[in-house]
Amino acid sequence: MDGGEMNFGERLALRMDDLGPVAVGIDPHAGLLDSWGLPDTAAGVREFGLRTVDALWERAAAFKPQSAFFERHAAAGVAALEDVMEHCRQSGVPTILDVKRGDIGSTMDGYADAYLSGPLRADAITISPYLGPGSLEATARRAAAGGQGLFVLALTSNPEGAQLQHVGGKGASVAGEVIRSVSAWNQALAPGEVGPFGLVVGATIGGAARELGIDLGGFPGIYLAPGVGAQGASGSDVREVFGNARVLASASRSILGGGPSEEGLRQGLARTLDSVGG
Ligand SMILES: O=C(O)c1cc(=O)[nH]c(=O)n1[C@@H]1O[C@H](COP(=O)(O)O)[C@@H](O)[C@H]1O
Repeated sequence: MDGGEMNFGERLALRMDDLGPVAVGIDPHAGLLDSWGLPDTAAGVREFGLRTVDALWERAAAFKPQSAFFERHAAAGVAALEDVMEHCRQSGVPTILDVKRGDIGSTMDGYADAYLSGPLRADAITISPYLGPGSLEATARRAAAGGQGLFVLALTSNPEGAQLQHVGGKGASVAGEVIRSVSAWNQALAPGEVGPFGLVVGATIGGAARELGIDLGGFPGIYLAPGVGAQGASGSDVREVFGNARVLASASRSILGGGPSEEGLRQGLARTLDSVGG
């Protein structure tokens, strides 16, 4: 299979093997803008994103811009995000746009227009399955047809996630149902070792998967694991939670806090790569 025929998961997996398994979150928090000497404006978040890409494109397996920090600057902030997405594309680094959308099927078509095509188009987006994984299937088909992917929230990194995601308990949890659905999409739409549909499972979840009777090793796709760094998870937590599964660790503040110097940002990414064994 040549590069043009590979699905999103296969392409990302190759990049992770090559560069190490770390996604750099582009999260221009107000506090980070301040420490970088940038204004808390649309121009500030644009500059923050462009500089992050310029500093880290050679070692990042993916960039994960957090839409919230751009949207808080309204229309001008969204225009800034368009520029950052274009800069990521020019750098050749795959993008996971973190928008965490999830709605009825007909509305999901609108979100797919917004984030899988047009100026904000990403290689993959984050998706919430709270309206039922079935409501996301048309979006999944569309992503696969465009060579793109989805990351569906399953066991999130925040402590409050357990209140809903663990409901049902061992062998029958909400999270387990999400994982079964996304596995089935991979098998049906892109059979093979690594499918285009991933799962978000926080590196902070400790023994939760085991306690819920979920075997994370059997998933035919890539895990996106936020929670590394600022939320307290380390590389050994990643190994403990995921074993030998294919996992893309994601960190934002712990890398971005090394800026604004390119050297500081690179050191932050290198430390994260070292800790997760990249
Ligand atoms: O989908 C995500 O990326 C995500 C899922 C999750 O379970 N937990 C989580 O923290 N995230 C996102 O990952 C980033 C974490 O940022 P840091 O804590 O600074 O590394 C934020 O943009 C969160 O919105």
